[in-house]
Amino acid sequence: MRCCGFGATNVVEPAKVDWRLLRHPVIKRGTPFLLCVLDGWGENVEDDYNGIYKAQVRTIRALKDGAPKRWRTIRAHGTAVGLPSDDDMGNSEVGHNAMGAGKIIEQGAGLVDTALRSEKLYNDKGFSYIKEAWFNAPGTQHFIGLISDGGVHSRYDQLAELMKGCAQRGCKKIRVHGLTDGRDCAEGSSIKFFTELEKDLEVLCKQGCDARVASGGGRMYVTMDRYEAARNLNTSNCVHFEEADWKIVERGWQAHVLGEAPNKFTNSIEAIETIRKKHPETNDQYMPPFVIVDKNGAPVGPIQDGDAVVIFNFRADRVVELSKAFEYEDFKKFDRKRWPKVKFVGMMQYDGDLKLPKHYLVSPPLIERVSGTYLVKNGVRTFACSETQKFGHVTFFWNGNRSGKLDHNFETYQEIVSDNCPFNEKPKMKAEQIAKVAKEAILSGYYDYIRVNLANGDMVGHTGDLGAVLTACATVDKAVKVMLDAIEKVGGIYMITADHGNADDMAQRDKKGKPLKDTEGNVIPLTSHTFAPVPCAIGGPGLPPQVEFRSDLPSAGLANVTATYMNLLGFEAPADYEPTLLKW
Ligand SMILES: O=C(O)[C@H](O)COP(=O)(O)O
Ligand SMILES: [Mn+2]
Ligand SMILES: [Mn+2]
Repeated sequence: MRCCGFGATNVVEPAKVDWRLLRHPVIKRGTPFLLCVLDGWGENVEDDYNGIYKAQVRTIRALKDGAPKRWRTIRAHGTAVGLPSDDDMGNSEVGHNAMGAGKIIEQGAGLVDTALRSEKLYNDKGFSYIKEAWFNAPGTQHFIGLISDGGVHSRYDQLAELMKGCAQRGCKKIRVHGLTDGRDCAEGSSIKFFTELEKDLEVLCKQGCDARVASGGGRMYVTMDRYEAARNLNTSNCVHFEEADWKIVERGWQAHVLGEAPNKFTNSIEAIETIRKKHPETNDQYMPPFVIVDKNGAPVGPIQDGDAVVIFNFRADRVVELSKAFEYEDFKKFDRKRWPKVKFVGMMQYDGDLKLPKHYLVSPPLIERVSGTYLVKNGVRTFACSETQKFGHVTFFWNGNRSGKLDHNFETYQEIVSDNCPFNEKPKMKAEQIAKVAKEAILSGYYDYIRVNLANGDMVGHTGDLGAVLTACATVDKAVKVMLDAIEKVGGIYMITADHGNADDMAQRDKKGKPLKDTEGNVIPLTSHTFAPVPCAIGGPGLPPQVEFRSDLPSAGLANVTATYMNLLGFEAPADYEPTLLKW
């Protein structure tokens, strides 16, 4: 069976790997072990805008207060997770990659930086492929992606550099289809980024390249859907995604490709300002689609046969669906009306199993010998579960961007289908259901290793709604209690940690840390991740009493988690993994 997913995979393991793991000297193999990732759950200043602190999460708090030597924080951002610098906040992709792989891997953002800096990008096959389009009419070069400095899915400075590089190499016509962010950066910052974009395009125009914004919209409403919902995977050797909110992608197709949207303007600044004024209920994340038109009302940049198209996002999960719409002849998710024959290229290859897209500008990170492969090869029976929004996190990202199971005989993957609404409307999300199936898996006595992700802190955190975040965090706390009680019952071991911060700070702040206020005196919400380190707690009746955190790794990061949980599963970790956090 073919496996479908998102992100680049198809990693060929090195030929001669000794997959055998030595037994841990004091921790017994076969003790049921729970690893719970609290998505978007940082350890941050305890004030009124720390949603976790305000929610009074008693169970999780008790892990810290009750066993200080078995609780610590770890770094979850910047160079600790393979991002270019410590000015980069963490995110789910890089966090789960690090925890699954036990190593710090240079991630997409850095790989693109290097390829641009060295100009290797311009000498590779992907770039030659798009270049072929420029010298025959119409020959327009289109760029589609997220316009911000978030550094999670894309970075505007990379697009600016790339556009410059294209113009210098003979490109005469550029059209940008830009998505407003407000999720990996401040809400309302779209104006700033599009102003910068319009200025850069003007410079290109002066240099003889006709460069303009052609369409746009908010990332959560236009184009960037993610994770097609999966079915239960118990019986299949395949992470299988079936239903997504294709309406989001269809709106993008209509605006970017067909040049159709209810909102038409003559430039992007006018578009964003007018839409935000006319629809005060909207924001950068959910901005309706718009199209830029000329003085006759005709769209300035629909995508035509013979054009070249680059998606400039490096992260895969939210551009796989659009890539399918461009690349697949047989495509039934929505009516494309017109399917232009274009030279289509991703910033990276987003799915290595699907070879999607076929052409790309930069090779994706190579993530070899992940913990999951070692563990299944040593007979560890694994149960991985989350809800749709984070299901790929505990499977695909965890396994080094591999779409399928590592070993059908040793793994069960279960997805709980997420609600389809802004998550401040249903902040409990599916935490209770995840806890219930995890509890069953723990009590079953069948599984050695139960791995879950609770999405609430992150998904509700991104809405900027502090009230909803309180419910989200309290729900997570209850879910953790259900699972810890089950671990207690079976004499097991647990590790509770997180992938990056989010709910731990719900206010934008000045340099001194004081919350910023709008003109009406309301605190301006923070919708993005935070730079906070994340908690890591271990315990459970199965953990020998002398085991605790060592104190000689104060700046350890998420990649150190891997050797640690391999120990908790009763094994020594591979020698080249980042060191364990434990002493015994
Ligand atoms: O895609 C998203 O929702 C955000 O850009 C990042 O959130 P995540 O890294 O937690 O998925
Ligand atoms: Mn996350
Ligand atoms: Mn997030």
